[in-house]
Amino acid sequence: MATIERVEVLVTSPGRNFVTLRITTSDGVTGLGDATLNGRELAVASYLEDHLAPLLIGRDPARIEDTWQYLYKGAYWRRGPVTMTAIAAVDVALWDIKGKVAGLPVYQLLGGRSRDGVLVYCHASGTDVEELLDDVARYQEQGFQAIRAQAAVPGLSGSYGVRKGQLYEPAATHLPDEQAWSTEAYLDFAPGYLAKVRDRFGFGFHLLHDVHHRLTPIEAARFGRSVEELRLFWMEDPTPAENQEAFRLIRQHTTTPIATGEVLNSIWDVQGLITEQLIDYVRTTVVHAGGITHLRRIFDLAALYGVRTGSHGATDLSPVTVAAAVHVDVSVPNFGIQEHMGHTAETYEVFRGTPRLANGMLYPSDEPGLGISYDDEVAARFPYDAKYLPVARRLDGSMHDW
Ligand SMILES: O=C(O)C(=O)C[C@H](O)[C@H](O)CO
Repeated sequence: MATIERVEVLVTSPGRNFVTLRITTSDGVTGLGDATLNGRELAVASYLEDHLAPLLIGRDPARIEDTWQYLYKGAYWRRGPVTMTAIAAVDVALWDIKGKVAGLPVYQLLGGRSRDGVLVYCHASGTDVEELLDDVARYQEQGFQAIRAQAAVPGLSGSYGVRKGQLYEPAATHLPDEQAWSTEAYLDFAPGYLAKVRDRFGFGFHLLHDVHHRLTPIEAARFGRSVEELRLFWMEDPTPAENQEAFRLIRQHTTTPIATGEVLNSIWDVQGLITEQLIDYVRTTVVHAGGITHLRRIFDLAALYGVRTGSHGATDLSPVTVAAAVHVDVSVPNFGIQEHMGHTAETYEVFRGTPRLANGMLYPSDEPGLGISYDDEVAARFPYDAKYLPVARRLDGSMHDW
């Protein structure tokens, strides 16, 4: 029997920080897992290096489920982003190894394809409405069938979701950037620019919008109702998701579909949202929700209640997660959509073999395992560079949800 012989935590910053776990077996097979937790990267690196690596050496790499239970139940301290990201990295690396040993892509181990490719949505944004409309046109020309639209709210510094360079990258400063927020200004502005997107481009594509946890339940209900005739694919994170009950109130007032879950980490965090049918799309991801093993459990629960998948896929999710996500997405019966932002050229030099993108769809690799390799030499050129996500303050100076 092969055993786990080496466990390495690799930290690199090719345009942004990524933490990657590499497990090597006594047969020389390697597996990769993403362990990136934006703005708190080194906490997960330490969890892996100091607390999980010693437990993994000598274990059977084929026992994925048992290893998951061993790390989750064995910790005693349950759930939470650091724990669940660390367990996810181990889990995904073991799926990668299993695929390589079997000579099969991971999606074949998950039951094979349920669809040919995976519908993705991209991010259009603008510092004003004209720039946003130009961006939507640009993405349509590239073949995207689903587009998220965000414009900077006039008078507020640094609206979330608005790109500055080529890619949207919110973790851009060495200390958290202080941004301003006014719910009144947002609610007066956002429905109007979303209407302009529909006026200009019609209804022949999916339009999405992210509220980024900014509203109270009743404000979110008002927003959802005000955009009903625009037929959004979803309004994302209308309100902070820790309070699952809040979504009941939103639901009672609007038919605009609701997506949430990118900051949630376990099946327990989304249980009520799913079983009470308070959301339409669950946005938990491979990397932050315990890996392929646990995410499939969440998605299976969601399938029972007519909730579809819509996993997070921003730039802080490494190409290892993108690959793993596409293997899951292509196989589960209740797939909805996958977020896709892409990465910098430097990132793709470190992580090679990203899934193929064509006509707004991602296609998994047919290489054994995940189909991603890690170039140590290139990675060494990009040392860790501490960066934080911004914070939001209301106009009176008090903290708001970012
Ligand atoms: O992609 C999204 O929907 C986001 O909200 C992006 C997040 O702000 C980002 O991933 C935080 O790390």
